[in-house]
Amino acid sequence: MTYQILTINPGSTSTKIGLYQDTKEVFAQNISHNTTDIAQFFSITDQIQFRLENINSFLASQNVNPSDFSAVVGRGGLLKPMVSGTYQINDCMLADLKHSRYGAHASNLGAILADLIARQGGCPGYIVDPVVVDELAPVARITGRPEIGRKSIFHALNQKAAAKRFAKSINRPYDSLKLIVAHLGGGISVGCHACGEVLDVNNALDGEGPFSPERAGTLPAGQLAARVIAEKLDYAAIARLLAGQGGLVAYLGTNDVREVEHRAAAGDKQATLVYQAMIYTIAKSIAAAAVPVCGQVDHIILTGGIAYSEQLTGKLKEYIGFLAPVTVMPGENELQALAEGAYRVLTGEEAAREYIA
Ligand SMILES: Nc1ncnc2c1ncn2[C@@H]1O[C@H](COP(=O)(O)OP(=O)(O)O)[C@@H](O)[C@H]1O
Ligand SMILES: CCCC(=O)OP(=O)(O)O
Repeated sequence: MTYQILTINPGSTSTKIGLYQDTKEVFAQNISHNTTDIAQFFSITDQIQFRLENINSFLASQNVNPSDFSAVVGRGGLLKPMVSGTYQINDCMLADLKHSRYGAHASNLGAILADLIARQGGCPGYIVDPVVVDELAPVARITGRPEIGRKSIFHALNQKAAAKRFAKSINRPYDSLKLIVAHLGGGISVGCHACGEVLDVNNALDGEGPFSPERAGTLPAGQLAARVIAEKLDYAAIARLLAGQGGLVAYLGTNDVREVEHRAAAGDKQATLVYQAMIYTIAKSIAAAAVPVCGQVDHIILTGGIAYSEQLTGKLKEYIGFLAPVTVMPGENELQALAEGAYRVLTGEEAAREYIA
């Protein structure tokens, strides 16, 4: 029997979808949403119908019908912290996402859209390795203030998939390796993987870690507090400052690293300085990620869209090459990883986990 699996990965400016026969790609499509399209919606959940119509019209153009699907699987969003795995979409998961109970991010739409299409097709809906996979070591949870604990919010799907792909390529079990995985995209997360768990990782969404094309990363807390008070910023304004309007967007007005490289090559000194600073903060985060394993790192993996830049990966290797060998795995294989997660459940290799609010 061949399973037909539809995968959905909603990003802030795109909805990526893929159709898989078992784990083999039939097609993958990146539906881009321009800023004007997205700007008409007040909240992430206001975009549900718009994104659903985009997906349905693309599927119709390919003569694909929801009744063809064995399962629909979406990228998992901001939910209660959970262990890595494939989760059946259920009502309490959908309620938490629709009410943004744990925060708002485009990935929240993954389960909602997967559920709507799975209902049309009469098949199960799943999420895999959502952004809230939490395997932090106890010491990694403590900050300097007892009322503020650290949170694990990161590119779990791509980090796990890249780490497992790398392990397979060297014929080693994933859980036998000590790896640092840096997902370098619109947001950046750097995780330390050991014994098959991500012992420490920066919260890629909420003002922690390196700055990125659109995230502020770690900011001096006192100065941030002073600005919030001086400018009377509400929570939504602070969240925008940290994610969406931070990093390269704040300094240079673009989230496109290719454009920054072109400007730098054309002699733009500010673009050069800010770009080099971003690389420097990524390198510092990678070096810090060696601490949970006392520096005994087997390998460093650079992945995500920015890892296509040889300029960036070359400079990173100069900074952190002393730690361990570096492998560049550019782009992300999130659609493939989603299909594989659903396939493991459909074939009975793994049981679907239940989300409990
Ligand atoms: N060939 C390339 N060289 C440098 N940067 C690139 C290249 N291709 C994409 N990027 C950058 O990658 C970033 C998006 O990465 P991606 O992993 O798709 O993001 P996200 O984490 O939001 O899914 C953008 O800043 C984009 O400019
Ligand atoms: C929410 C953490 C993962 C993340 O930052 O994803 P994007 O880079 O796709 O926004």
